[in-house]
Amino acid sequence: MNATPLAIPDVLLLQSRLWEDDRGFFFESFNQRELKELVGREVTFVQDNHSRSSKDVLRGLHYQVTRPQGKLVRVVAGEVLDVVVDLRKSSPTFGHWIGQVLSAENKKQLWIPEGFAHGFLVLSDTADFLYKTTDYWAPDCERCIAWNDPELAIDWPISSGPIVSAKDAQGVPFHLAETF
Ligand SMILES: Cc1cn([C@H]2C[C@H](O)[C@@H](COP(=O)(O)OP(=O)(O)O[C@H]3O[C@@H](C)C(=O)[C@@H](O)[C@H]3O)O2)c(=O)[nH]c1=O
Repeated sequence: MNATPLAIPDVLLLQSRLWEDDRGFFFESFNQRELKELVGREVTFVQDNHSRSSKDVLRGLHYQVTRPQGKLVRVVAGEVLDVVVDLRKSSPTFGHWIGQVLSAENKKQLWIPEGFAHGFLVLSDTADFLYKTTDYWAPDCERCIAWNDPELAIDWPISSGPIVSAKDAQGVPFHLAETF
């Protein structure tokens, strides 16, 4: 597995070695020993999630307080723009965001450490999004920052309003977000 540090260096873009033959392909989508090497510490996942969304659906920007989740995210059908926002107050990149296209085609994964808000916009007709988390879902700890917060100014590739959940439509401005 190759790791490319991004503009927020603790976020890693991961690409596994792909084996292709007459039957199709094979790759290791998760290898605990390799991830430990790349991240520089043991990472233990406790939950796997799978969501399916239609084109123009935007989920986010989500995070949990008290029980923050590190996430290993990927797409197995379709294409999304995946976005993370650094919520770590002591970080030189606090308040910065980065976006990466993840798709079934490019097979890229993102390692998103604890302390980030996360969201994605579906670019294809439909997208199946898979992710592992380092802590359990804790509804009382869930927080949402508005996807269109003007201070964050995330450059979502969309001309009209995306499809968001009622919960996400109530996302708070970045300046009111609880940080780490
Ligand atoms: C997140 C989550 C939701 N649920 C349930 C609650 C709810 O009725 C239904 C849909 O939940 P949501 O609308 O919160 O799902 P969704 O908007 O897809 O939430 C996810 O968004 C992405 C961007 C993330 O980063 C994730 O951590 C998570 O917050 O699924 C679980 O059972 N377990 C979970 O871990």
